[in-house]
Amino acid sequence: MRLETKLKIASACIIGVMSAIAVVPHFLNASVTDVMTNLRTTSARERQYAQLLDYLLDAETGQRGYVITGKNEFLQPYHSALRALPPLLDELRAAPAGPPERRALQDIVTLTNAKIAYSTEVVEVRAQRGFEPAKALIDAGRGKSYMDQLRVLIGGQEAAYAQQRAALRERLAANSELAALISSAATIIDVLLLVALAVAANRGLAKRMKDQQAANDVSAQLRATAALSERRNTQLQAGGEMLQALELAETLDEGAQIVALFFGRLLPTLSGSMYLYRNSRDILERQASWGAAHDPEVLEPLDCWALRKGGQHLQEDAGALTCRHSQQAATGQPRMCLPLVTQGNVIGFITVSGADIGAHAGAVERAWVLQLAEQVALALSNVQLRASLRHQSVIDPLTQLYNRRYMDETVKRELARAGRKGTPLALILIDLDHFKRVNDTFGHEAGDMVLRAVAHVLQQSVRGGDAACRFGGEELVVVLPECPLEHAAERADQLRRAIRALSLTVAGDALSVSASLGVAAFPVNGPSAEAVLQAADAALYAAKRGGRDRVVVATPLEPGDG
Ligand SMILES: Nc1nc2c(ncn2[C@@H]2O[C@H](COP(=O)(O)OP(=O)(O)OP(=O)(O)O)[C@@H](O)[C@H]2O)c(=O)[nH]1
Repeated sequence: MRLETKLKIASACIIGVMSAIAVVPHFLNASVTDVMTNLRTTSARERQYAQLLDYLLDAETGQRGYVITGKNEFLQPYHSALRALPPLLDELRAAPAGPPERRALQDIVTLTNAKIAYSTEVVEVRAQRGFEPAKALIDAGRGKSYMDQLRVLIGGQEAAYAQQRAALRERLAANSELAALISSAATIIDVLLLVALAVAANRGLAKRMKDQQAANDVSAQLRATAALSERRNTQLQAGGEMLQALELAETLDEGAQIVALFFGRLLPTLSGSMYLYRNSRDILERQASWGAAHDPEVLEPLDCWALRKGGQHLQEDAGALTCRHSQQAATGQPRMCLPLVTQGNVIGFITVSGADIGAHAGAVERAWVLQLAEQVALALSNVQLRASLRHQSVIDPLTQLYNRRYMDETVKRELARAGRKGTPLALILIDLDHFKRVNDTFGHEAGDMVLRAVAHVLQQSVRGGDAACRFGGEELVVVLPECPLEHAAERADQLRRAIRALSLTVAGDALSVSASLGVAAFPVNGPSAEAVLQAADAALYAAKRGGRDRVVVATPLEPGDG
């Protein structure tokens, strides 16, 4: 049964009982009034019978006093009684309680009349004939006989009314008891019903509050889930954008910038940094930071427990193992470090800190960071792979200078730009002197070593925008954008001197190296890459012919040449 139904039934019962309580006194009052009326009537009748007897006795007394004394004043109560008796008898006869009283009253009236007649006779005899005849009449006992019978009859009626009065009193007492009983019972029932009603209402209220609380909880959970789902969608979208951007990154530096940018959006409540191993793999460098991170710039692999364990490491409280780099950052908040692993190879790690990754509530956030770390590791490893492939495709493995293909592309590109901008572009062609002799004397490996040493000189000497390339064999080229012929000549001589200054030894034997250099420039030595290269090559040839270890600058074309 539903609570509302129970409450309605209980309320109806209470109203019923209350109504009964309200009606019962009415009936009880009517009954009591009836009893009281009866009592009053009964008492009045009793008094009337007593009065009747009193009048008869008064008449008897007056009559006797007169007989004895002969004095008229003794007859006063006698006459009063004789006057009062008829109306009293009429009253008594007017309302008999029933047939027995009616019959008794007939006898009483008859006897009273007989007694009055007898007394009148005695009084008359005394008045007319004197004391003795009157005394003889009294002694005959007729008057006494009447009185005795009247006493019995009147006493009987008085006793009957006394009995009736006692019965009425008992009824009155019984009615009162009944009223008290009903009232007590009704009160108890009412109290019980009220208690039941209160308990039911209380239970109902508690249940309703519980239901309401449960509904509130469900609603809050739904809201939280909806918010989480919305946030996840945004994060997944941003995560997708980040991976797309990482796909386009050409270098690890670019990749790191992308990670820093997107992690700030993907983990808005967390701060953190991304570290990657240096090529030497002895040190990790901070490549990206987001939020309010204060992580150190470089650290060693042993500074991070995640790197030591090869798995994620969570520092929630003071009892947890604390990474050394985390002690330096000292955020005082939960921190998680995750190695960036791709194909079983750890390329670095990510460290994040913030209240949101702590304890149970942070499980979802930690899972999300873990997922991001896995994706970032894979994407960065692709960036590394692409960068490495790209490096391999443009870098000469022996000298680590750009290769011929890169040089061709660079010269073509820079020449087009120089043509557009009206700026010069210089080329320095370098050929080692008597290199065959080095190979022949010290071996091919020594020749390689010399090539690497000279390449190193070039790498150290060129400016940011310049490109040092291996043209082929022992021939090297430096491409100098926006460099006029005269400056290139100066740079070439610096290079020559630096190469000459190399002190190399092979198996303890000193090895002197020199180079011949030819310098040409766009547009003074030709309108195209081929023309400028040819001019530089011709200048180099001239340097060789001129005795080597020298710089020859191509002669600028005269107007009309070429
Ligand atoms: N070790 C080594 N030798 C190379 C490499 N590429 C080219 N050579 C050698 O460089 C030498 C070039 O010799 P040549 O062209 O005769 O010129 P050169 O001996 O330097 O004489 P000049 O140029 O006239 O001063 C050859 O013996 C090539 O084998 C290389 O990658 N390593």
